Amino acid sequence: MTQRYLPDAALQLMPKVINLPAGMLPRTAARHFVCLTIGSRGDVQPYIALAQELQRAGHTVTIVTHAEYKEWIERWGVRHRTAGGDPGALMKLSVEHKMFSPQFFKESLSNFRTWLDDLLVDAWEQCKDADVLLESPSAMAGVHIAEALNIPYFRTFTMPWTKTAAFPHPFLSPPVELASFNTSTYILFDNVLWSATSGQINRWRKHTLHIGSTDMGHLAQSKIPSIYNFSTYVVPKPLDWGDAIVISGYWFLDNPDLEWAPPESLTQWMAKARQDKKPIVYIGFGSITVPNPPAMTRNIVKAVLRSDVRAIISKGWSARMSKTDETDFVFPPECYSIDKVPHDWLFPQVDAALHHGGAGTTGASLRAGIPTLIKPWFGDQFFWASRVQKIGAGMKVSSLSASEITTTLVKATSDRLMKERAASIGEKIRSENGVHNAVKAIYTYFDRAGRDRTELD
Ligand SMILES: CC(C)[C@@H](C)/C=C/[C@@H](C)[C@H]1CC[C@H]2C3=CC=C4C[C@@H](O[C@@H]5O[C@H](CO)[C@@H](O)[C@H](O)[C@H]5O)CC[C@]4(C)[C@H]3CC[C@]12C
Ligand SMILES: O=c1ccn([C@@H]2O[C@H](COP(=O)(O)OP(=O)(O)O)[C@@H](O)[C@H]2O)c(=O)[nH]1
Repeated sequence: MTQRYLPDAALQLMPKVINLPAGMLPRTAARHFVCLTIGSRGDVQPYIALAQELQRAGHTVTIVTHAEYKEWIERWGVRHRTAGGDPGALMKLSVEHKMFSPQFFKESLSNFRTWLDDLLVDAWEQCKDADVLLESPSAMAGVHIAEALNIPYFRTFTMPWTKTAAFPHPFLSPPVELASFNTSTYILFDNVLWSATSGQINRWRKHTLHIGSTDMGHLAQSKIPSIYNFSTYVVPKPLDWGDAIVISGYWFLDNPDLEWAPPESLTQWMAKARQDKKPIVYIGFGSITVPNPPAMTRNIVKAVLRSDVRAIISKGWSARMSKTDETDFVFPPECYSIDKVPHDWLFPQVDAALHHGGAGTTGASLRAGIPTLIKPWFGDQFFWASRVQKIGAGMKVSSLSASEITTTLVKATSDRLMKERAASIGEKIRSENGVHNAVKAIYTYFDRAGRDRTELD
């Protein structure tokens, strides 16, 4: 007997099903979800994970982002379309100038105006056949495209972007924590970004989307249904966030490079470290550039030897835009140098991780239940460093001097309280299903996400 389902219009009028078994998603009509995002690997990888869950639920998914990620996204069976230009230029801007500092604005206002025009035009071209639009708010175009198409729109991001008194904007993490100050950092951030971009955006709305201009009042950003892909065990949901602002849990993508297999030399090196009863730590700083890679490498090696640990060093920092060639650096046997390694494979096998505090890397080390040591460089990394310190699962590292790294490595591999706390947080994060919760939130707030926000309470 074929099961018959009510048409969508009727389904939307039905009371929300509340007694579904926990792991089950209500069935809805198949839709084309478009995910618009820009930035580093950490801005793209979570969407590949979400796409797997959406496609399992019968939907089609297109990720609109930089061409650099096309081959990787398509290898995961997800459609890709291009927008956003060169991610390296965006990362270089973000690393070299403190986010939203006067220097940042001077640089972006003089060198990124054309980039923004191209982003808006390309995003419209690539998103115009969406049934539902999910956007990293950094991409800026999606909220207007959804309005022009009159389709449901969700903001989905790796860091908190909705106004709250609970903590400051992740890009403006000041030393003070004061409720009114916290709220004002979001108001400041939104107003500064909007005033810098509204001229171009409103011209594009008029000439390309053929809709009228908008302003902060009509955008009503704090009412945009949002889904944040981190964990409430790391960032408890603020009391001043409405129901439609959801913290889903991390959107983990295991074995992200698909065909990767551990080099035998690595597995043998790890077995030897275990045999010698030495703690193994991971040290790597993701997709950022660093001021002086050779000096940093020397300090790290010195600290590893002094703290009598064994270190797997992901020298991504020397592989990107470094001015001096480090290929001639010879690591001692206590260190194993690797370009990149799937964190979901490695982190459960090591005793601590020292990294840059990227949202995804932080999620990966916390999920593994190991002390998370963060040396932040830019953006939200400072926010994640304060979070791991606050939940007792790790520490913020202020400098990469040999002495500070030594102290940090010794503490992380010997402090029982930190190790137990990290293990407990790891257990909680592993019990979550972030992508499932995210799809459930999309279904739950689907109707709200398609409405005029100025009419919402
Ligand atoms: C042209 C305009 C007048 C001018 C104002 C425009 C400027 C743009 C170039 C910048 C405006 C907003 C910036 C960005 C916002 C957010 C971003 C996210 C960031 O990704 C995060 O990287 C973290 C560090 O590793 C990681 O923890 C986290 O998981 C990632 O989400 C990357 C940079 C950016 C896209 C950033 C780029 C510049 C613009 C778009
Ligand atoms: O060698 C590496 C480097 C990165 N990652 C993963 O790639 C993502 C990087 O995202 P993040 O938010 O940390 O930001 P980014 O490093 O791109 O700035 C995270 O899930 C990491 O766990 C990994 O598995 N192995």
